[in-house]
Amino acid sequence: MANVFESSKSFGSMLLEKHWSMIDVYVFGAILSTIIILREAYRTNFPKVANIPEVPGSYPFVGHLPYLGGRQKQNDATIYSKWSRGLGKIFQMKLGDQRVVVVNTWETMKDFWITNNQSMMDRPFHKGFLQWIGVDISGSPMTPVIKKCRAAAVRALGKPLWPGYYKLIEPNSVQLVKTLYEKGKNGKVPMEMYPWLRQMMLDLTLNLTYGARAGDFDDELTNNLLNSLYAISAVRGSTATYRHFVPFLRIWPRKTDKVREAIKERRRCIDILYSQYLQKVADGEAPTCIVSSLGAEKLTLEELHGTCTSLLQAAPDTTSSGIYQCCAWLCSPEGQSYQKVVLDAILDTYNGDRNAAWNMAFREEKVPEVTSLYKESLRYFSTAPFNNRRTSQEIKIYGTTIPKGMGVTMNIQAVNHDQEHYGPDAMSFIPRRFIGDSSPLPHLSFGTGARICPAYMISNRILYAVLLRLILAFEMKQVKGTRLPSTDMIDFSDAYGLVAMPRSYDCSFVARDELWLNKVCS
Ligand code: HEM
Repeated sequence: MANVFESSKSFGSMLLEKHWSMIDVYVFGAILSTIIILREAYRTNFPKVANIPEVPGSYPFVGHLPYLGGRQKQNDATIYSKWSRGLGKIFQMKLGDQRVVVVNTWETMKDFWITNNQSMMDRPFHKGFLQWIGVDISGSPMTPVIKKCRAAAVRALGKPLWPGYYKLIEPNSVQLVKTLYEKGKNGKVPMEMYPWLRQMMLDLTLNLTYGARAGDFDDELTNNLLNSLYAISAVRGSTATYRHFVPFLRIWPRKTDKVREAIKERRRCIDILYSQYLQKVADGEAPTCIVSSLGAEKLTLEELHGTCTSLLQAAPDTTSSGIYQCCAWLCSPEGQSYQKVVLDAILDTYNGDRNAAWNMAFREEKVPEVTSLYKESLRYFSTAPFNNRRTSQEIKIYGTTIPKGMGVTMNIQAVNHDQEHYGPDAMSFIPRRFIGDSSPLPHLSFGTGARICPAYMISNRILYAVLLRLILAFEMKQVKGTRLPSTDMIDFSDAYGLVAMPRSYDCSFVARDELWLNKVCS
Protein backbone atom coordinates (compact mmCIF):
# COMPACT_ATOMS: atom_id res chain seq x y z
CA MET A 1 0.00 0.00 0.00
CA ALA A 2 2.80 2.37 0.96
CA ASN A 3 4.31 2.09 -2.52
CA VAL A 4 1.06 2.88 -4.28
CA PHE A 5 0.51 5.89 -2.07
CA GLU A 6 4.05 7.13 -2.52
CA SER A 7 3.96 6.66 -6.26
CA SER A 8 0.65 8.55 -6.58
CA LYS A 9 2.07 11.31 -4.41
CA SER A 10 5.17 11.63 -6.54
CA PHE A 11 3.00 11.65 -9.66
CA GLY A 12 0.97 14.57 -8.19
CA SER A 13 4.09 16.50 -7.24
CA MET A 14 5.56 15.77 -10.66
CA LEU A 15 2.54 17.47 -12.25
CA LEU A 16 2.84 20.47 -9.93
CA GLU A 17 6.60 20.69 -10.57
CA LYS A 18 5.76 20.97 -14.24
CA HIS A 19 3.59 23.98 -13.22
CA TRP A 20 0.24 22.32 -13.95
CA SER A 21 -2.58 24.34 -12.52
CA MET A 22 -5.32 22.65 -10.53
CA ILE A 23 -7.57 23.14 -13.57
CA ASP A 24 -5.12 21.16 -15.69
CA VAL A 25 -5.20 18.37 -13.11
CA TYR A 26 -9.02 18.34 -13.09
CA VAL A 27 -9.17 18.32 -16.91
CA PHE A 28 -6.63 15.54 -17.04
CA GLY A 29 -8.61 13.58 -14.42
CA ALA A 30 -11.88 14.13 -16.29
CA ILE A 31 -10.38 12.92 -19.58
CA LEU A 32 -8.87 9.88 -17.90
CA SER A 33 -12.17 9.03 -16.16
CA THR A 34 -14.09 9.45 -19.43
CA ILE A 35 -11.70 7.07 -21.19
CA ILE A 36 -12.06 4.52 -18.38
CA ILE A 37 -15.87 4.84 -18.31
CA LEU A 38 -16.17 4.61 -22.11
CA ARG A 39 -13.91 1.57 -22.14
CA GLU A 40 -16.01 -0.04 -19.41
CA ALA A 41 -19.25 0.89 -21.21
CA TYR A 42 -18.39 -1.01 -24.38
CA ARG A 43 -15.90 -3.63 -23.12
CA THR A 44 -16.75 -7.32 -23.55
CA ASN A 45 -14.89 -10.38 -22.28
CA PHE A 46 -14.19 -11.36 -25.92
CA PRO A 47 -13.96 -9.21 -29.06
CA LYS A 48 -16.71 -9.51 -31.67
CA VAL A 49 -16.63 -12.92 -33.41
CA ALA A 50 -16.10 -12.59 -37.17
CA ASN A 51 -18.77 -13.89 -39.58
CA ILE A 52 -21.54 -14.06 -36.97
CA PRO A 53 -24.01 -11.16 -37.01
CA GLU A 54 -24.47 -9.12 -33.85
CA VAL A 55 -27.87 -8.03 -32.58
CA PRO A 56 -28.22 -4.26 -33.14
CA GLY A 57 -29.36 -1.87 -30.41
CA SER A 58 -26.84 -2.73 -27.69
CA TYR A 59 -26.74 -0.27 -24.76
CA PRO A 60 -23.56 0.93 -23.00
CA PHE A 61 -22.64 -1.18 -19.94
CA VAL A 62 -25.65 -3.51 -20.14
CA GLY A 63 -25.52 -4.55 -23.81
CA HIS A 64 -28.74 -6.35 -24.80
CA LEU A 65 -29.88 -7.10 -21.25
CA PRO A 66 -32.70 -4.49 -21.28
CA TYR A 67 -34.52 -6.61 -23.90
CA LEU A 68 -34.16 -9.83 -21.88
CA GLY A 69 -34.88 -11.31 -18.44
CA GLY A 70 -38.66 -10.89 -18.81
CA ARG A 71 -38.35 -7.10 -19.01
CA GLN A 72 -40.55 -7.21 -22.11
CA LYS A 73 -42.90 -9.82 -20.58
CA GLN A 74 -41.53 -12.52 -22.88
CA ASN A 75 -38.99 -15.22 -22.19
CA ASP A 76 -35.49 -14.86 -23.62
CA ALA A 77 -36.07 -17.68 -26.13
CA THR A 78 -38.99 -15.78 -27.68
CA ILE A 79 -36.85 -12.65 -28.02
CA TYR A 80 -34.01 -14.74 -29.53
CA SER A 81 -36.45 -16.16 -32.10
CA LYS A 82 -37.47 -12.62 -33.11
CA TRP A 83 -33.82 -11.59 -33.51
CA SER A 84 -33.11 -14.78 -35.42
CA ARG A 85 -35.81 -13.93 -37.99
CA GLY A 86 -33.76 -10.87 -38.96
CA LEU A 87 -30.24 -12.16 -38.37
CA GLY A 88 -30.36 -15.85 -39.29
CA LYS A 89 -29.74 -19.17 -37.54
CA ILE A 90 -26.95 -17.92 -35.32
CA PHE A 91 -26.10 -14.51 -33.89
CA GLN A 92 -24.09 -12.92 -31.11
CA MET A 93 -25.20 -10.56 -28.35
CA LYS A 94 -23.79 -8.77 -25.32
CA LEU A 95 -25.00 -9.55 -21.81
CA GLY A 96 -23.29 -6.80 -19.82
CA ASP A 97 -19.60 -7.50 -20.42
CA GLN A 98 -20.21 -11.06 -21.67
CA ARG A 99 -20.32 -11.92 -25.34
CA VAL A 100 -22.67 -14.83 -26.06
CA VAL A 101 -23.49 -16.73 -29.26
CA VAL A 102 -27.08 -17.98 -29.66
CA VAL A 103 -28.05 -20.93 -31.89
CA ASN A 104 -31.64 -21.17 -33.07
CA THR A 105 -32.09 -24.18 -35.36
CA TRP A 106 -31.75 -27.96 -35.24
CA GLU A 107 -28.83 -27.80 -37.68
CA THR A 108 -26.81 -25.23 -35.68
CA MET A 109 -27.64 -27.06 -32.42
CA LYS A 110 -26.16 -30.23 -33.96
CA ASP A 111 -23.03 -28.40 -35.13
CA PHE A 112 -22.34 -27.14 -31.61
CA TRP A 113 -23.93 -29.55 -29.11
CA ILE A 114 -23.24 -32.83 -30.95
CA THR A 115 -20.30 -32.36 -33.36
CA ASN A 116 -18.44 -30.21 -30.80
CA ASN A 117 -19.75 -31.92 -27.67
CA GLN A 118 -16.28 -32.14 -26.10
CA SER A 119 -15.79 -28.39 -26.46
CA MET A 120 -19.15 -27.49 -24.91
CA MET A 121 -18.76 -28.87 -21.39
CA ASP A 122 -18.81 -25.68 -19.31
CA ARG A 123 -21.52 -23.39 -18.07
CA PRO A 124 -21.34 -19.61 -17.73
CA PHE A 125 -20.07 -18.39 -14.38
CA HIS A 126 -22.58 -16.03 -12.82
CA LYS A 127 -20.41 -13.62 -10.85
CA GLY A 128 -22.11 -12.35 -7.72
CA PHE A 129 -24.11 -15.59 -7.44
CA LEU A 130 -22.06 -18.75 -7.79
CA GLN A 131 -19.71 -17.87 -4.93
CA TRP A 132 -22.71 -17.80 -2.55
CA ILE A 133 -24.42 -20.94 -3.71
CA GLY A 134 -21.54 -23.39 -3.20
CA VAL A 135 -21.31 -26.66 -5.12
CA ASP A 136 -23.99 -26.37 -7.82
CA ILE A 137 -24.00 -28.86 -10.71
CA SER A 138 -26.42 -26.97 -12.96
CA GLY A 139 -24.71 -23.61 -12.69
CA SER A 140 -21.00 -24.47 -12.73
CA PRO A 141 -18.24 -25.14 -15.25
CA MET A 142 -17.19 -28.81 -15.52
CA THR A 143 -14.52 -28.73 -12.79
CA PRO A 144 -13.20 -32.04 -11.35
CA VAL A 145 -15.54 -31.55 -8.34
CA ILE A 146 -18.59 -31.00 -10.56
CA LYS A 147 -17.60 -34.04 -12.66
CA LYS A 148 -17.59 -36.20 -9.51
CA CYS A 149 -20.88 -34.79 -8.24
CA ARG A 150 -22.53 -35.17 -11.65
CA ALA A 151 -21.39 -38.80 -11.85
CA ALA A 152 -22.90 -39.47 -8.39
CA ALA A 153 -26.18 -37.85 -9.50
CA VAL A 154 -26.26 -39.88 -12.72
CA ARG A 155 -25.77 -43.11 -10.73
CA ALA A 156 -28.46 -42.17 -8.20
CA LEU A 157 -30.94 -41.49 -11.01
CA GLY A 158 -29.93 -44.51 -13.11
CA LYS A 159 -32.29 -47.35 -14.08
CA PRO A 160 -30.74 -49.98 -11.79
CA LEU A 161 -31.88 -47.96 -8.75
CA TRP A 162 -35.46 -47.33 -9.96
CA PRO A 163 -37.02 -50.35 -8.24
CA GLY A 164 -35.97 -48.73 -4.95
CA TYR A 165 -37.97 -45.62 -5.87
CA TYR A 166 -41.18 -47.41 -6.96
CA LYS A 167 -42.19 -47.92 -3.34
CA LEU A 168 -42.22 -44.17 -2.93
CA ILE A 169 -43.44 -42.85 -6.26
CA GLU A 170 -46.29 -45.36 -6.56
CA PRO A 171 -48.03 -44.41 -3.29
CA ASN A 172 -47.29 -40.73 -3.97
CA SER A 173 -49.07 -40.91 -7.32
CA VAL A 174 -51.99 -42.69 -5.62
CA GLN A 175 -52.09 -39.83 -3.13
CA LEU A 176 -52.15 -37.36 -6.03
CA VAL A 177 -55.11 -39.10 -7.71
CA LYS A 178 -56.94 -39.43 -4.37
CA THR A 179 -56.46 -35.72 -3.61
CA LEU A 180 -57.74 -34.65 -7.04
CA TYR A 181 -60.78 -36.90 -6.60
CA GLU A 182 -61.59 -35.93 -3.02
CA LYS A 183 -60.71 -32.23 -3.00
CA GLY A 184 -62.24 -31.82 -6.45
CA LYS A 185 -65.42 -33.58 -5.24
CA ASN A 186 -65.35 -35.92 -8.21
CA GLY A 187 -65.16 -33.09 -10.73
CA LYS A 188 -67.69 -30.75 -9.10
CA VAL A 189 -64.97 -28.40 -7.85
CA PRO A 190 -62.41 -27.60 -10.60
CA MET A 191 -58.93 -28.07 -9.13
CA GLU A 192 -55.48 -26.54 -9.49
CA MET A 193 -53.21 -29.61 -9.68
CA TYR A 194 -49.74 -28.01 -9.69
CA PRO A 195 -49.02 -27.84 -5.92
CA TRP A 196 -49.79 -31.56 -5.56
CA LEU A 197 -47.50 -32.48 -8.46
CA ARG A 198 -44.74 -30.39 -6.95
CA GLN A 199 -45.24 -32.02 -3.57
CA MET A 200 -44.99 -35.47 -5.19
CA MET A 201 -41.70 -34.60 -6.93
CA LEU A 202 -40.27 -32.96 -3.81
CA ASP A 203 -41.04 -36.08 -1.74
CA LEU A 204 -39.34 -38.32 -4.28
CA THR A 205 -36.22 -36.16 -4.42
CA LEU A 206 -36.01 -35.73 -0.65
CA ASN A 207 -36.08 -39.49 -0.38
CA LEU A 208 -33.43 -40.16 -2.96
CA THR A 209 -31.13 -37.45 -1.57
CA TYR A 210 -31.52 -37.47 2.25
CA GLY A 211 -33.62 -40.61 2.70
CA ALA A 212 -36.41 -38.38 4.08
CA ARG A 213 -40.05 -39.47 4.06
CA ALA A 214 -43.31 -37.56 4.24
CA GLY A 215 -44.04 -37.18 7.92
CA ASP A 216 -40.36 -36.62 8.80
CA PHE A 217 -40.86 -32.89 8.46
CA ASP A 218 -43.67 -30.37 8.89
CA ASP A 219 -45.45 -28.17 6.33
CA GLU A 220 -43.42 -25.15 7.39
CA LEU A 221 -40.13 -26.83 6.47
CA THR A 222 -41.60 -28.02 3.15
CA ASN A 223 -42.88 -24.54 2.31
CA ASN A 224 -39.67 -22.81 3.33
CA LEU A 225 -37.61 -25.26 1.30
CA LEU A 226 -39.85 -24.94 -1.77
CA ASN A 227 -39.91 -21.13 -1.54
CA SER A 228 -36.14 -20.93 -1.25
CA LEU A 229 -35.68 -23.33 -4.19
CA TYR A 230 -38.08 -21.23 -6.25
CA ALA A 231 -36.32 -17.95 -5.38
CA ILE A 232 -32.97 -19.42 -6.46
CA SER A 233 -34.36 -20.96 -9.68
CA ALA A 234 -35.87 -17.62 -10.67
CA VAL A 235 -32.43 -16.00 -11.02
CA ARG A 236 -30.08 -18.91 -11.68
CA GLY A 237 -29.01 -18.91 -15.33
CA SER A 238 -31.43 -16.08 -16.11
CA THR A 239 -30.72 -12.61 -17.46
CA ALA A 240 -33.00 -10.96 -14.90
CA THR A 241 -30.26 -9.61 -12.63
CA TYR A 242 -28.00 -6.90 -14.11
CA ARG A 243 -25.38 -7.38 -11.37
CA HIS A 244 -24.52 -10.85 -12.63
CA PHE A 245 -23.36 -9.41 -15.94
CA VAL A 246 -22.29 -5.80 -15.28
CA PRO A 247 -19.04 -5.66 -13.27
CA PHE A 248 -19.28 -2.07 -12.04
CA LEU A 249 -22.67 -2.77 -10.42
CA ARG A 250 -20.91 -5.28 -8.18
CA ILE A 251 -18.64 -2.61 -6.67
CA TRP A 252 -21.37 -1.73 -4.16
CA PRO A 253 -22.38 -4.60 -1.93
CA ARG A 254 -26.12 -5.04 -1.52
CA LYS A 255 -27.64 -4.47 1.92
CA THR A 256 -30.37 -7.02 1.34
CA ASP A 257 -30.17 -9.73 -1.25
CA LYS A 258 -33.20 -11.98 -1.61
CA VAL A 259 -31.21 -14.72 -3.33
CA ARG A 260 -28.58 -14.84 -0.61
CA GLU A 261 -31.34 -15.04 1.97
CA ALA A 262 -32.93 -17.89 -0.03
CA ILE A 263 -29.56 -19.68 -0.21
CA LYS A 264 -29.24 -19.34 3.59
CA GLU A 265 -32.77 -20.63 4.13
CA ARG A 266 -32.18 -23.56 1.77
CA ARG A 267 -29.04 -24.42 3.75
CA ARG A 268 -30.98 -24.26 7.05
CA CYS A 269 -33.60 -26.70 5.70
CA ILE A 270 -30.90 -29.02 4.33
CA ASP A 271 -29.13 -29.05 7.72
CA ILE A 272 -32.39 -30.15 9.38
CA LEU A 273 -32.86 -32.92 6.80
CA TYR A 274 -29.27 -34.04 7.25
CA SER A 275 -29.54 -34.15 11.05
CA GLN A 276 -32.73 -36.22 10.69
CA TYR A 277 -30.81 -38.60 8.44
CA LEU A 278 -27.98 -38.87 11.02
CA GLN A 279 -30.55 -39.56 13.74
CA LYS A 280 -32.04 -42.41 11.67
CA VAL A 281 -28.60 -43.91 11.21
CA ALA A 282 -27.92 -43.58 14.96
CA ASP A 283 -31.25 -45.37 15.57
CA GLY A 284 -30.06 -48.29 13.47
CA GLU A 285 -31.97 -47.49 10.26
CA ALA A 286 -30.08 -47.64 6.95
CA PRO A 287 -31.86 -45.36 4.47
CA THR A 288 -30.88 -46.02 0.84
CA CYS A 289 -30.10 -42.58 -0.56
CA ILE A 290 -27.30 -40.44 -1.98
CA VAL A 291 -26.13 -39.31 1.46
CA SER A 292 -25.50 -42.89 2.55
CA SER A 293 -23.25 -43.38 -0.49
CA LEU A 294 -20.78 -40.79 0.85
CA GLY A 295 -17.94 -43.32 1.17
CA ALA A 296 -18.64 -45.16 -2.08
CA GLU A 297 -18.80 -41.96 -4.13
CA LYS A 298 -15.67 -40.52 -2.48
CA LEU A 299 -17.37 -37.15 -2.05
CA THR A 300 -16.64 -34.70 0.75
CA LEU A 301 -19.60 -33.69 2.88
CA GLU A 302 -19.78 -30.33 1.08
CA GLU A 303 -19.77 -32.05 -2.34
CA LEU A 304 -22.42 -34.44 -1.15
CA HIS A 305 -24.71 -31.61 0.01
CA GLY A 306 -23.99 -29.84 -3.30
CA THR A 307 -25.07 -32.92 -5.27
CA CYS A 308 -28.24 -33.30 -3.22
CA THR A 309 -29.19 -29.62 -3.38
CA SER A 310 -28.57 -29.55 -7.16
CA LEU A 311 -31.13 -32.36 -7.54
CA LEU A 312 -33.56 -30.79 -5.08
CA GLN A 313 -33.19 -27.50 -6.92
CA ALA A 314 -34.01 -29.01 -10.31
CA ALA A 315 -36.62 -31.65 -9.50
CA PRO A 316 -39.87 -30.15 -8.18
CA ASP A 317 -40.72 -27.67 -10.94
CA THR A 318 -39.33 -29.24 -14.12
CA THR A 319 -41.17 -32.57 -14.11
CA SER A 320 -44.29 -31.06 -12.56
CA SER A 321 -44.41 -28.41 -15.30
CA GLY A 322 -44.09 -31.13 -17.96
CA ILE A 323 -47.05 -33.12 -16.57
CA TYR A 324 -49.08 -29.99 -15.87
CA GLN A 325 -48.75 -28.58 -19.42
CA CYS A 326 -49.58 -31.96 -20.95
CA CYS A 327 -52.78 -32.03 -18.86
CA ALA A 328 -53.47 -28.43 -19.93
CA TRP A 329 -53.67 -29.71 -23.51
CA LEU A 330 -55.59 -32.86 -22.50
CA CYS A 331 -58.32 -30.93 -20.71
CA SER A 332 -58.73 -28.39 -23.54
CA PRO A 333 -61.56 -29.14 -26.03
CA GLU A 334 -59.04 -30.61 -28.54
CA GLY A 335 -57.35 -32.79 -25.93
CA GLN A 336 -60.55 -34.08 -24.34
CA SER A 337 -61.41 -36.29 -27.32
CA TYR A 338 -57.83 -37.58 -27.44
CA GLN A 339 -58.06 -38.81 -23.82
CA LYS A 340 -60.44 -41.52 -25.07
CA VAL A 341 -57.94 -42.54 -27.81
CA VAL A 342 -55.19 -42.95 -25.21
CA LEU A 343 -57.48 -44.76 -22.79
CA ASP A 344 -58.43 -47.29 -25.51
CA ALA A 345 -54.75 -47.76 -26.39
CA ILE A 346 -53.89 -48.43 -22.71
CA LEU A 347 -56.70 -50.96 -22.35
CA ASP A 348 -55.78 -52.65 -25.66
CA THR A 349 -52.17 -53.01 -24.52
CA TYR A 350 -53.24 -54.65 -21.23
CA ASN A 351 -56.09 -56.73 -22.74
CA GLY A 352 -58.67 -54.63 -20.94
CA ASP A 353 -57.07 -55.21 -17.52
CA ARG A 354 -57.12 -51.78 -15.84
CA ASN A 355 -55.44 -53.09 -12.70
CA ALA A 356 -52.48 -54.45 -14.66
CA ALA A 357 -52.11 -51.15 -16.53
CA TRP A 358 -52.28 -49.21 -13.23
CA ASN A 359 -49.84 -51.49 -11.42
CA MET A 360 -47.26 -51.55 -14.21
CA ALA A 361 -47.35 -47.81 -14.95
CA PHE A 362 -43.95 -47.04 -13.41
CA ARG A 363 -42.35 -50.39 -14.20
CA GLU A 364 -42.60 -50.51 -17.99
CA GLU A 365 -43.29 -48.18 -20.90
CA LYS A 366 -45.55 -50.23 -23.12
CA VAL A 367 -48.19 -47.89 -24.54
CA PRO A 368 -46.79 -45.94 -27.53
CA GLU A 369 -49.69 -43.45 -27.42
CA VAL A 370 -48.69 -42.36 -23.90
CA THR A 371 -44.98 -42.22 -24.79
CA SER A 372 -45.68 -40.13 -27.88
CA LEU A 373 -48.02 -37.86 -25.90
CA TYR A 374 -45.44 -36.93 -23.24
CA LYS A 375 -42.65 -36.50 -25.82
CA GLU A 376 -44.81 -34.19 -27.93
CA SER A 377 -45.78 -32.26 -24.84
CA LEU A 378 -42.13 -31.77 -23.82
CA ARG A 379 -41.31 -30.70 -27.39
CA TYR A 380 -44.25 -28.37 -27.91
CA PHE A 381 -44.27 -26.67 -24.48
CA SER A 382 -40.54 -26.19 -24.01
CA THR A 383 -40.64 -25.74 -20.25
CA ALA A 384 -36.86 -25.23 -20.27
CA PRO A 385 -36.88 -22.66 -23.12
CA PHE A 386 -33.12 -22.10 -23.37
CA ASN A 387 -29.89 -23.73 -22.28
CA ASN A 388 -26.68 -21.92 -21.33
CA ARG A 389 -23.25 -23.35 -21.98
CA ARG A 390 -19.71 -22.00 -22.23
CA THR A 391 -17.04 -23.40 -24.53
CA SER A 392 -14.47 -25.52 -22.73
CA GLN A 393 -12.20 -25.47 -25.81
CA GLU A 394 -11.90 -23.24 -28.85
CA ILE A 395 -14.34 -24.20 -31.65
CA LYS A 396 -13.58 -23.64 -35.33
CA ILE A 397 -16.90 -23.39 -37.12
CA TYR A 398 -18.62 -21.52 -39.99
CA GLY A 399 -15.31 -19.98 -41.10
CA THR A 400 -14.67 -18.41 -37.72
CA THR A 401 -13.36 -19.25 -34.26
CA ILE A 402 -15.38 -19.28 -31.05
CA PRO A 403 -12.77 -18.84 -28.32
CA LYS A 404 -12.53 -21.03 -25.23
CA GLY A 405 -14.66 -19.59 -22.41
CA MET A 406 -17.31 -17.86 -24.55
CA GLY A 407 -21.00 -18.29 -23.75
CA VAL A 408 -23.12 -20.30 -26.20
CA THR A 409 -26.88 -20.46 -25.64
CA MET A 410 -29.28 -22.89 -27.29
CA ASN A 411 -32.73 -21.50 -28.05
CA ILE A 412 -34.46 -24.78 -27.13
CA GLN A 413 -37.90 -23.36 -27.86
CA ALA A 414 -36.90 -22.50 -31.44
CA VAL A 415 -35.01 -25.78 -32.04
CA ASN A 416 -38.04 -27.74 -30.76
CA HIS A 417 -40.26 -25.92 -33.26
CA ASP A 418 -37.86 -26.01 -36.23
CA GLN A 419 -39.92 -26.69 -39.38
CA GLU A 420 -36.86 -27.86 -41.31
CA HIS A 421 -36.52 -30.72 -38.84
CA TYR A 422 -40.11 -31.49 -37.76
CA GLY A 423 -41.88 -30.52 -40.98
CA PRO A 424 -44.64 -28.01 -41.73
CA ASP A 425 -46.73 -29.08 -38.70
CA ALA A 426 -43.89 -28.26 -36.26
CA MET A 427 -46.05 -25.50 -34.73
CA SER A 428 -49.00 -27.84 -34.05
CA PHE A 429 -49.52 -30.21 -31.12
CA ILE A 430 -49.61 -33.67 -32.74
CA PRO A 431 -49.97 -36.22 -29.91
CA ARG A 432 -49.14 -39.14 -32.24
CA ARG A 433 -46.04 -37.45 -33.70
CA PHE A 434 -43.56 -39.83 -32.04
CA ILE A 435 -45.40 -43.12 -32.51
CA GLY A 436 -42.92 -45.44 -34.22
CA ASP A 437 -40.13 -42.90 -33.76
CA SER A 438 -37.46 -44.17 -31.38
CA SER A 439 -34.95 -41.41 -32.09
CA PRO A 440 -32.68 -40.91 -29.04
CA LEU A 441 -33.18 -37.16 -29.45
CA PRO A 442 -36.91 -36.53 -30.04
CA HIS A 443 -36.57 -32.94 -28.77
CA LEU A 444 -34.10 -30.73 -26.95
CA SER A 445 -36.07 -30.15 -23.76
CA PHE A 446 -33.50 -32.06 -21.66
CA GLY A 447 -30.56 -30.55 -23.57
CA THR A 448 -28.08 -33.01 -25.04
CA GLY A 449 -24.40 -33.97 -24.90
CA ALA A 450 -22.02 -33.85 -21.97
CA ARG A 451 -24.29 -31.80 -19.71
CA ILE A 452 -27.63 -33.37 -20.69
CA CYS A 453 -30.14 -33.47 -17.83
CA PRO A 454 -28.99 -36.40 -15.65
CA ALA A 455 -32.64 -37.06 -14.75
CA TYR A 456 -34.01 -37.30 -18.28
CA MET A 457 -34.77 -41.02 -18.19
CA ILE A 458 -36.43 -41.04 -14.79
CA SER A 459 -38.36 -37.86 -15.66
CA ASN A 460 -39.66 -39.48 -18.86
CA ARG A 461 -40.81 -42.50 -16.88
CA ILE A 462 -42.51 -40.33 -14.23
CA LEU A 463 -44.30 -38.35 -16.94
CA TYR A 464 -45.40 -41.59 -18.63
CA ALA A 465 -46.65 -43.21 -15.43
CA VAL A 466 -48.45 -40.20 -13.96
CA LEU A 467 -50.18 -39.42 -17.28
CA LEU A 468 -51.20 -43.06 -17.72
CA ARG A 469 -52.67 -43.19 -14.21
CA LEU A 470 -54.48 -39.84 -14.61
CA ILE A 471 -56.02 -40.95 -17.92
CA LEU A 472 -57.09 -44.31 -16.44
CA ALA A 473 -58.59 -42.55 -13.44
CA PHE A 474 -60.28 -39.44 -14.83
CA GLU A 475 -61.96 -37.57 -17.61
CA MET A 476 -60.18 -34.22 -17.39
CA LYS A 477 -62.08 -31.13 -18.53
CA GLN A 478 -61.58 -27.40 -18.50
CA VAL A 479 -64.57 -25.54 -17.05
CA LYS A 480 -66.07 -22.32 -18.37
CA GLY A 481 -65.91 -19.48 -15.85
CA THR A 482 -62.74 -20.82 -14.15
CA ARG A 483 -59.07 -20.25 -15.06
CA LEU A 484 -58.63 -21.92 -18.45
CA PRO A 485 -55.34 -23.62 -19.40
CA SER A 486 -52.87 -21.75 -21.63
CA THR A 487 -52.13 -24.08 -24.55
CA ASP A 488 -50.18 -21.68 -26.76
CA MET A 489 -46.79 -23.28 -27.52
CA ILE A 490 -44.95 -20.13 -26.41
CA ASP A 491 -47.28 -18.02 -24.30
CA PHE A 492 -48.09 -20.38 -21.41
CA SER A 493 -45.93 -18.94 -18.66
CA ASP A 494 -45.35 -15.68 -16.80
CA ALA A 495 -41.96 -16.83 -15.46
CA TYR A 496 -38.99 -15.89 -17.60
CA GLY A 497 -36.05 -17.85 -16.17
CA LEU A 498 -34.56 -21.24 -17.08
CA VAL A 499 -37.87 -22.96 -16.26
CA ALA A 500 -41.07 -21.57 -17.80
CA MET A 501 -43.50 -22.24 -14.96
CA PRO A 502 -46.96 -22.74 -16.50
CA ARG A 503 -49.82 -20.38 -15.70
CA SER A 504 -52.32 -21.81 -13.22
CA TYR A 505 -55.56 -23.29 -14.49
CA ASP A 506 -58.44 -25.24 -13.00
CA CYS A 507 -59.44 -28.65 -14.22
CA SER A 508 -62.40 -30.86 -13.40
CA PHE A 509 -61.33 -34.45 -12.59
CA VAL A 510 -64.32 -36.77 -13.03
CA ALA A 511 -63.75 -40.41 -12.09
CA ARG A 512 -64.27 -42.76 -15.05
CA ASP A 513 -65.38 -45.43 -12.59
CA GLU A 514 -65.79 -44.35 -8.96
CA LEU A 515 -65.91 -47.88 -7.59
CA TRP A 516 -62.69 -48.91 -9.31
CA LEU A 517 -60.96 -45.65 -8.40
CA ASN A 518 -61.82 -46.06 -4.74
CA LYS A 519 -60.45 -49.58 -4.87
CA VAL A 520 -57.06 -48.68 -6.44
CA CYS A 521 -56.71 -45.69 -4.13
CA SER A 522 -57.57 -47.53 -0.93
C1 HEM B 1 -39.26 -32.77 -17.44
C2 HEM B 1 -38.32 -32.59 -16.53
C3 HEM B 1 -36.99 -31.93 -16.76
C4 HEM B 1 -36.56 -31.12 -17.78
C5 HEM B 1 -37.35 -30.63 -19.00
C6 HEM B 1 -35.16 -30.80 -17.50
C7 HEM B 1 -34.37 -30.01 -18.33
C8 HEM B 1 -33.01 -29.82 -18.13
C9 HEM B 1 -32.14 -29.11 -19.06
C10 HEM B 1 -32.56 -28.44 -20.36
C11 HEM B 1 -30.89 -29.14 -18.53
C12 HEM B 1 -29.63 -28.56 -19.17
C13 HEM B 1 -29.05 -29.64 -20.07
C14 HEM B 1 -27.91 -29.25 -20.97
O1 HEM B 1 -27.17 -28.30 -20.69
O2 HEM B 1 -27.74 -29.88 -22.03
C15 HEM B 1 -30.96 -29.85 -17.27
C16 HEM B 1 -29.89 -30.06 -16.43
C17 HEM B 1 -30.01 -30.63 -15.19
N1 HEM B 1 -31.12 -31.24 -14.64
FE1 HEM B 1 -32.92 -31.43 -15.53
N2 HEM B 1 -34.79 -31.40 -16.33
C18 HEM B 1 -35.86 -32.10 -15.84
C19 HEM B 1 -35.92 -32.84 -14.68
C20 HEM B 1 -34.92 -32.92 -13.75
C21 HEM B 1 -35.01 -33.60 -12.47
C22 HEM B 1 -36.26 -34.34 -11.98
C23 HEM B 1 -33.81 -33.47 -11.86
C24 HEM B 1 -33.35 -33.97 -10.52
C25 HEM B 1 -33.79 -35.06 -9.92
C26 HEM B 1 -32.94 -32.71 -12.76
C27 HEM B 1 -31.63 -32.37 -12.50
C28 HEM B 1 -30.81 -31.69 -13.37
C29 HEM B 1 -29.43 -31.35 -13.08
C30 HEM B 1 -28.67 -31.66 -11.78
C31 HEM B 1 -28.94 -30.70 -14.23
C32 HEM B 1 -27.53 -30.12 -14.43
C33 HEM B 1 -26.67 -31.06 -15.24
C34 HEM B 1 -25.31 -30.48 -15.56
O3 HEM B 1 -25.16 -29.26 -15.60
O4 HEM B 1 -24.36 -31.25 -15.78
N3 HEM B 1 -33.65 -32.40 -13.90
N4 HEM B 1 -32.26 -30.26 -17.05
